Amino acid sequence: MVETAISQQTGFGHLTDLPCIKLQYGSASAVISLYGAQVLSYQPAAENEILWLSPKAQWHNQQAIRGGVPVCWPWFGAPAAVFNPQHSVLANHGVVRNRLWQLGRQHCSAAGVSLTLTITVDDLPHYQGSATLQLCLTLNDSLTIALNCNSVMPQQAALHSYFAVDDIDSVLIRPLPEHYFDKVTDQEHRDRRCSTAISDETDRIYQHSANQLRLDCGQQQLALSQSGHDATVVWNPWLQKSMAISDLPDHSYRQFVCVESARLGLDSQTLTLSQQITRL
Ligand SMILES: O=P(O)(O)OC[C@H]1O[C@@H](O)[C@H](O)[C@@H](O)[C@@H]1O
Repeated sequence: MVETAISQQTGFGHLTDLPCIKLQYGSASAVISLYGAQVLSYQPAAENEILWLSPKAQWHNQQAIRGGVPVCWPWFGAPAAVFNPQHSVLANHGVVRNRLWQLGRQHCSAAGVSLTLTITVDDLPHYQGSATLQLCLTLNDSLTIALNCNSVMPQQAALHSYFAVDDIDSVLIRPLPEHYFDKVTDQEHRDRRCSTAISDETDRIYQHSANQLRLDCGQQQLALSQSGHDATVVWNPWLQKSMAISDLPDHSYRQFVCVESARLGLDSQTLTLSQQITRL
């Protein structure tokens, strides 16, 4: 019989006063912060961390936590015009990375341990009503992160996962579409190899990406299953950009890669988006 548990804990790593919940399923565990509904740790086995958290991450003063799996919603990156009718100064990646979420349903069974966090947002510049967002985390032989919103409105979202890697030189992500939009050069590009190794600043949007990806992180390989997405974003800031980002140590870009399951369409609709992480 597999042992399961859900417990509250204060603090994770150097973020000693952060309210968190820990899930356990046999020897697998996950930790999620109520601030941002951000998964900070996923260990399929003891001492085997899959995610990367910046040693300079902060959560006070409205700052989004750098690392783990940030939830970007209802816009991705800088807001498109539809999200910003007043032309205000709005935060990158939406409004829920730096708010406290509420604890919802918790369930433990032999099939898995699951937890739902919810947040209701009534101050969106582009939407008059209030919208409730749910994040459901399920831990068993994989970790599944599912984001859902039933309001019909323009809404983008991303599960912006930071994966720990042995060294950035050992990273390979495949399969990826041939065509991508490069945010570094602001141009469309084509790469017939259908995989990505990282050797410079990388900020790419791959539209119509597959449901199943494989991420080689060095010693470790992961299967990433995504659904509800219309794009996968691959991000690594490399040295210059890391030096400009206050909560990233200069050389930490070698230790992680972001592979983000994203829904970037601007049409008005409900949202269901998920990413499942499985160690191979
Ligand atoms: O610093 P932030 O707001 O967490 O964003 C980090 C990066 O997130 C990525 O998803 C974007 O594609 C990048 O353009 C961005 O720089």
